[in-house]
Amino acid sequence: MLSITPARADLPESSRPWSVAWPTYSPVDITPPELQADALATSHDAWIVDHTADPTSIDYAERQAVALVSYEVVDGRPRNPFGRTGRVGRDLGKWAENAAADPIVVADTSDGRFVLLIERDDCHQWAIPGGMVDPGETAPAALVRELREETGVDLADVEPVVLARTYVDDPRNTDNAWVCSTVALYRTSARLEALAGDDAAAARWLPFGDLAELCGAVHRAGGELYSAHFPLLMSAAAAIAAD
Ligand SMILES: O=P(O)(O)OC[C@H]1O[C@@H](O)[C@H](O)[C@@H]1O
Repeated sequence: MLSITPARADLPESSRPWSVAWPTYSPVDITPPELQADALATSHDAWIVDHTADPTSIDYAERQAVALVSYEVVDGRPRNPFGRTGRVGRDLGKWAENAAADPIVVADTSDGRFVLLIERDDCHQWAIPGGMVDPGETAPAALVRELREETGVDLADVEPVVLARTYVDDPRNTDNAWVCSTVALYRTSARLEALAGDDAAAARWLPFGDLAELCGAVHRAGGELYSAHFPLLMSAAAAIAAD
């Protein structure tokens, strides 16, 4: 379950890099009950890829070879490529990189420019209708599938522009498990009918003249934007402005 701000140890920005020695660093373990060792042994949840609570029991070479953002493994533990997080343990399906796909769909209509967002059903913040790439699935396939599952919008025949393959500052990230995403921009000329599904509580087209307008619209609707997606939406706005 994704809470908005999971606990974490105090983390001065200067102590974030792994290269900075910090002998007293004591990160908070955010592993939820369903990912504790005893639960993993009997769990059949499809999103749980690694059925081990021990990050040192995995050979990461194959994962490192296909990682979206490269990372090191030190003493058998994968290290978050963006440094310390103040958190350890795992609240994601895999140790090390968890590859996601984030389709940003922007409609230019006579009423203005809109972006298609969903309300996540765990933290109830408004987010890009993205999700994790399934085992054996490609990122392009995951972009289409997640969009279809969460909004009912099918853009399988539209070629998106890949904006980034990047780290996502997801609140579930820890020192040893984190999210990176393939972020792609789809442009349409109409607000296609959107129907929330899967882990989306709602799906809605919101004004996207710029990020400030989008934040204002979300706040007026009594909601909050999923902050990890700010940089992703900003890259979409920049790509559109440069077009
Ligand atoms: O929606 P789930 O599958 O929980 O997690 C994937 C999403 O969480 C974010 O970090 C990613 O950018 C993606 O949108």
